[in-house]
Amino acid sequence: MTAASGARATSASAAVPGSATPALAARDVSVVLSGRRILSGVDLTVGAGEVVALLGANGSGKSTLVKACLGIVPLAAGRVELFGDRQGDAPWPRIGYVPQRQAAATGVPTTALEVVRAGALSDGARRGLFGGRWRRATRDAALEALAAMDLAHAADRPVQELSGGQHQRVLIARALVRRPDLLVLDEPTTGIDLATIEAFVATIGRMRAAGTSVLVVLHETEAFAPLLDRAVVLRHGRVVHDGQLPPAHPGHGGAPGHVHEHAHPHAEPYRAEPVIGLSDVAPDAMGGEE
Ligand SMILES: Nc1ncnc2c1ncn2[C@@H]1O[C@H](COP(=O)(O)OP(=O)(O)OP(=O)(O)O)[C@@H](O)[C@H]1O
Repeated sequence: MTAASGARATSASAAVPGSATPALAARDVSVVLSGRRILSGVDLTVGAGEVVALLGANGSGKSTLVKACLGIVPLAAGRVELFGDRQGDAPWPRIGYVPQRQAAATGVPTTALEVVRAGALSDGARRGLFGGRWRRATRDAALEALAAMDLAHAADRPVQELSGGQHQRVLIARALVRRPDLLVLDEPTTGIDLATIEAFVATIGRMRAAGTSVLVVLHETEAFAPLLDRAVVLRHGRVVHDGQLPPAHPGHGGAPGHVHEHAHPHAEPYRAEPVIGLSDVAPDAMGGEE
């Protein structure tokens, strides 16, 4: 495989667009953290080969929903299936996850290549590679994934020395190198320069063409818009829209695809009809990185 082209296009287990089993199906999910209800009765589906954006104001519950889907935070109610399996039995090697803005450094001296390579270990084993072949394959795949994120030059640099945006790119590369069937990205482009975002979006496009399903949390949708099959909008922990990418609210000066929600102090009751109030300017997600 090439990390840039991603995805195990030839794998029998790859998601098949239009196949009946969604990559991710969350039903009636509620989450309570520290005694606070964060999510209420949320349904979320990512069909095989679909690219779905998860949108909403700061604090609307996007990251919590992603973590609930992946089993990182517990469900108070509801059910999540990944590739048709209950969450606890999910085939984790088929899933790549880029958490929201986390440092790639662990405190242990580690190079960028080592961090990315860690993401490839299970894939190498799954492909039946051992010994020298396994070491070469994981190293080559990790180098390709770093190159896809324009970081080949930093492969042997300690991650502690990298900038925040470079950390983010290392973590994206770590997710890509797994050749995931489901890629879950939580605001992946925050702090990354535009050229790298464009290369990243092109990579995601190739992965989708090869059958990868994608759930991506976004504040700024413009770069991803051509790839998006659907957008799901959260407000106060509930789904208020599930369908086509909503247009930017006119009159607020946002660029097309610049979607952001007001965090209203008083939650409106849930309605099945889209009740999105798209407005205002998202936090600057495009800040320079280095
Ligand atoms: N561990 C926790 N304990 C208590 N409350 C939490 C916890 N984690 C998140 N929250 C709260 O849950 C709400 C939703 O947070 P979440 O991070 O999911 O929102 P978000 O939509 O991803 O926001 P952002 O766009 O700012 O990342 C927030 O009010 C947050 O303070």
